[in-house]
Amino acid sequence: MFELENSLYNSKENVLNELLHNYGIDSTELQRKQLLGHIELLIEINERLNLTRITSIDDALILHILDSLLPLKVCDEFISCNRNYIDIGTGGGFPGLPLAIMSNNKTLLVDSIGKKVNAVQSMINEIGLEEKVKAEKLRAEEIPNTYKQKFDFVTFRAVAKTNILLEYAEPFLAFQGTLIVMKANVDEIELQDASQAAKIFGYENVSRETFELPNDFGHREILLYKKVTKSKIKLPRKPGMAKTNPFVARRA
Ligand SMILES: C[S@@+](CC[C@H](N)C(=O)[O-])C[C@H]1O[C@@H](n2cnc3c(N)ncnc32)[C@H](O)[C@@H]1O
Repeated sequence: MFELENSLYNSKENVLNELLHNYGIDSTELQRKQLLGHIELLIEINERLNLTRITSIDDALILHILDSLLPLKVCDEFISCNRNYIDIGTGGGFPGLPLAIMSNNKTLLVDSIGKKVNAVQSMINEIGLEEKVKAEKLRAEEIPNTYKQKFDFVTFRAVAKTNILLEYAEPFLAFQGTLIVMKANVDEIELQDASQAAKIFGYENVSRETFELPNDFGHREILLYKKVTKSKIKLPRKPGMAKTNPFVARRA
């Protein structure tokens, strides 16, 4: 049982409950306590280590918790299954830690920056989630053999353009696994590049859903892709190549 002295729980539990309820996201008391525990620890650690620019609790409820949980609205399988999930470029644990709290998936949170990962692992321990969630320093392009084709779900929030994320995710995804891309805005060029990349790397486009966050906090898009066949190109390429030399032709 989660024992963290959680003062936020007393002051914000109702606000969070209503916020999630308004978006049709059901949560238990324990889940709300854990979600708020994450924010409380994040803001405390952020005084020493720069993990987020969002320092107001009310803003964090929307921009970190609600935003992180939007995939639950578009991917029913995520919550109904007990699978392997990885969040790549997790930063302060978003969206991976809130999504782990709301599901039974065995979760791995990775980032290329070690001090962020250490901070996230300390939050996982403090909240008492170490049985199902682990944080690890890992650069997407340096996937160890043990993680190849292991994951049923891969998420990215605010990490790179979608064509690059399709390339990063491919070696991690199991056959029929789902890539969940979370974005503030996606323009037509990004979508066209992503479509081309999806064909090369063996994905099927599943869906594109849009959301408006409350209080004019902005537009959000969630793109889903399913891994359906082998990539035409052997991945991963050398670190940095996906960004500096993407497969999709650049325009003048
Ligand atoms: C803008 S932050 C977003 C953090 C978090 N996903 C969020 O939405 O709050 C991007 C994060 O991706 C990480 N990152 C960037 N490229 C990466 C790569 N190739 N492999 C692993 N992590 C990466 C960075 O270190 C950084 O923490």
